[in-house]
Amino acid sequence: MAPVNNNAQINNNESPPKFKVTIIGSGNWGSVAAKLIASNTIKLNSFHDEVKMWVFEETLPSGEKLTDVINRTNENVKYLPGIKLGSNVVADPDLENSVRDANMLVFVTPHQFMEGICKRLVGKIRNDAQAISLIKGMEVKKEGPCMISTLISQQLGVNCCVLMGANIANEEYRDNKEIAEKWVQLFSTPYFMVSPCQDVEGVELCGTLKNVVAIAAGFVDGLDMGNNTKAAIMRIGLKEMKSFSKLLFSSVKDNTFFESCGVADLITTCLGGRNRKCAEAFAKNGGKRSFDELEAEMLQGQKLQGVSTAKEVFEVLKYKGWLEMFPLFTTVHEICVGRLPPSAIVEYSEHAPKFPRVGGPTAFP
Ligand SMILES: NC(=O)c1ccc[n+]([C@@H]2O[C@H](COP(=O)([O-])OP(=O)(O)OC[C@H]3O[C@@H](n4cnc5c(N)ncnc54)[C@H](O)[C@@H]3O)[C@@H](O)[C@H]2O)c1
Ligand SMILES: O=P(O)(O)OC[C@H](O)CO
Repeated sequence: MAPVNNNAQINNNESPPKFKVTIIGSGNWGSVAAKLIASNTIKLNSFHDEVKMWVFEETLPSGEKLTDVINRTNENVKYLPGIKLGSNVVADPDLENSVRDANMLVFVTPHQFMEGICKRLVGKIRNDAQAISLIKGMEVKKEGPCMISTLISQQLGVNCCVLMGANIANEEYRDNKEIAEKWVQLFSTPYFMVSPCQDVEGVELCGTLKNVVAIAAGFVDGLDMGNNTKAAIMRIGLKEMKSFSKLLFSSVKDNTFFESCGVADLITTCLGGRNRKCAEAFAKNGGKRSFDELEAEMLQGQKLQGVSTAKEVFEVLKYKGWLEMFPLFTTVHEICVGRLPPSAIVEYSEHAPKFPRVGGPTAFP
């Protein structure tokens, strides 16, 4: 046995600083993330037990504030009813206050709100903060598309990783091994597998673009076109996802599309997601009820990402002169804004002769 060194023992007793986590967002996925993380911080010594969760405050039909109800019942009764989050989750309606002490920031809001949230957080976060984004989406700026993780890094001056995947087998992507391990520790549970990888752009684009394909799959369902057609749409969608991602970032790896964040998330979303569900209703109504109306009625406050992403992708395609290379992405947007009927999803040549038919030859590589 090695001799005991008392000095070393004294130093070892000084506990290293603990990581403190704040979750920015408290919707459906934000609440699941809070539950996963809180179950780990309470077990792992290197994290403070308490997990703050920023809540975009709203008043419930009962007249109570959502934050008060979450803190009283330990349940997000609006966005994840029936599930206890863990008594160490503390809801906070004050964005700036919620991040003040945290050095691990988990961003999980609908993507359209992130620009405003980042603006509010400039100068408000700790110098040693690290971030991770669970957000599927992008912003389109004059200078080109900007992924949400890039927006966070640029606006807040932090390193930002991303975590995307099909709900039960997620993967985490980043380039710093040590930080990667910390995030993996924070999210991993026996029922939620997380593994690190380095293709940040590929992973984030998979999560973003599959929402557009899910809208197309929903149209097919709403038109009762059957599984063969839906599979064909998903295949073309996956090809467009890959081509678009690689044209934007030459570093994107083919393998990423076979990971959980790629084909698995695409399948999950096209079979059971909210984008699919609302697009099905849109097609069943012949495009006569808007997505905004259907979202409000069917999702009760939860938000669709696919319709706005289709618009953002369309803007990029138009700007770059790539519209004809991406018939599926283009047609999804044209249908969403009412320029084409839902049936156009399988009738490109009839409505827009320049586009190849589904299943026919495609222009992309
Ligand atoms: N739900 C899932 O299964 C899932 C899975 C993986 C990733 N994601 C991604 O996670 C992100 C968040 O989705 P979600 O499912 O947690 O949210 P959600 O759609 O369930 O809920 C919407 C959230 O937006 C908030 N909100 C409404 N108006 C706002 C405003 N003006 N500013 C800020 N917040 C506002 C609401 O309070 C609510 O918390 C999305 O990018 C989504 O694609 C979702
Ligand atoms: O319900 P959706 O369509 O927003 O998809 C949810 C997730 O992104 C699936 O991983």
